[in-house]
Amino acid sequence: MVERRKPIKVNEAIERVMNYKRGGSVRFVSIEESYGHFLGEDLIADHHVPPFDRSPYDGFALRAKDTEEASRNSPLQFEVVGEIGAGSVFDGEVRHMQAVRIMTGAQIPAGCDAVVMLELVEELNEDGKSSILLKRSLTAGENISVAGEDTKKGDVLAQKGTYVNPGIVALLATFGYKQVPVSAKPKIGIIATGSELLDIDEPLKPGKIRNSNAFMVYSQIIRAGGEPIYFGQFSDDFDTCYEQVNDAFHQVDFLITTGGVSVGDFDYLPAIYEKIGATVLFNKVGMRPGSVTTVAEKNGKLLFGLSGNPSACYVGFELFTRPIIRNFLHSDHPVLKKEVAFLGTDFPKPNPFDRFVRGHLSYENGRLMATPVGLDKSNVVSSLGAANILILLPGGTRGYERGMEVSVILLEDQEGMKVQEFIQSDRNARRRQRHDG
Ligand SMILES: Nc1nc2c(c(=O)[nH]1)N[C@H]1C(S)=C(S)[C@@H](COP(=O)(O)OP(=O)(O)OC[C@H]3O[C@@H](n4cnc5c(N)ncnc54)[C@H](O)[C@@H]3O)O[C@H]1N2
Ligand code: MOO
Repeated sequence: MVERRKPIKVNEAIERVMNYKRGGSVRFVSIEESYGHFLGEDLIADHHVPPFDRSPYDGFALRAKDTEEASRNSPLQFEVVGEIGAGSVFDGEVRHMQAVRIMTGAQIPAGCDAVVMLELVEELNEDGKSSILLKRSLTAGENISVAGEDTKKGDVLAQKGTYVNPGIVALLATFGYKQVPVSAKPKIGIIATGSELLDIDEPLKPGKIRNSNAFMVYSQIIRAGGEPIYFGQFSDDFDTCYEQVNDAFHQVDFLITTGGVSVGDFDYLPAIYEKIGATVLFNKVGMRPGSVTTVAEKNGKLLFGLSGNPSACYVGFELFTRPIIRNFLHSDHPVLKKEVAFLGTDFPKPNPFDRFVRGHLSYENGRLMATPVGLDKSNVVSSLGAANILILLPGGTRGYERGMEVSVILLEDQEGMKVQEFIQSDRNARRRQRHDG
């Protein structure tokens, strides 16, 4: 009789995997290539930003104490002694009742401690001499962006392991990182197993299907921040699979196999783990899909035995492989983010195990709604493309009803909104604010 596997809880499985986390090395990439990497070092400001006091407006820089008596009825006249644009510096010092015409971003001249906007003064030109009439007083520091107001020298701006988004790229450029230290990507091997698998360019044959998992996992690895290495697809033959797994395992940081982890006659992965001397961390998880997900470890290196069923394979990767990839990249937020949303439809299926239902998160009347997409079976591929969330329906219930609050796991948001939805969501927020206030 086939051995009955004992399922462990999903969170317990994540923790077991994370016991074998390990960080990778650091390498350098050009700043143009840095987007989408993870910082390999803390990013620390080595100078103030802005580096000098500067003007946030086009206007006139002057000394606030000279302006004390200025008013609408008795404007004060200031001699304009120079003009500077951004990038230029005024030589010399501005004295009593003098002003310098200054453009946005230019350094505040020595002696000045306030700026008045161009629109607020009257400019005069008499006998080739420029001056301004000021009709109000200014306070010291008015309209000055002081050195370090954005960032102070020594500030930690982003920690090692931070995802490099365009905002981080702006910081890197501000501090002169032509080459950026990034975490080296883990090399993740992929092996697909199954005698039914056809190559991508083969026509269908009786009893055979095309291998979709290898390419799905390949792109999941890229999305997670790893470097995929595809070793190929192999038929259900113990010796061949053993050789391939053993060989690939030595060339990568982590290895993923798909298929062959269940209890069928050709499910050789458990025997392969035994033969290569790997310890199984778990081989059954209390979840659907992906209950057969098996993870084994040898010398601190992990082997992920993901299911052959496409949806089970997908979910197993996102829950267990992704965090280990992010950890290798030194991220301290390695798991996918959870949100709370309202269930968009009834889900009457009873739930002995926790279910991770492929779903779509959208706004409906300004509320976040999580709606299951397509067929909820672990062997389907059709619902994966439309899924931008996994709806977490904890086990041990008789089903869920529309409108119940549920946790959802965000997969990736690249799809955007329709313009009308974008506008409508603001209106709804304003309506709620009026209502609440
Ligand atoms: N007696 C039992 N049978 C099964 C159990 C069980 O507990 N007892 N578990 C079921 C569950 S749940 C799942 S999930 C599957 C897992 O099976 P495997 O991970 O061993 O995968 P295979 O049997 O090799 O394949 C399953 C299914 O997926 C298709 N497949 C495989 N590889 C690919 C690929 N690269 N691309 C696309 N599709 C693939 C394969 O043709 C099968 O249809 O076991 C249940 N059975
Ligand atoms: O591992 Mo299976 O996906 O639970 O259906």
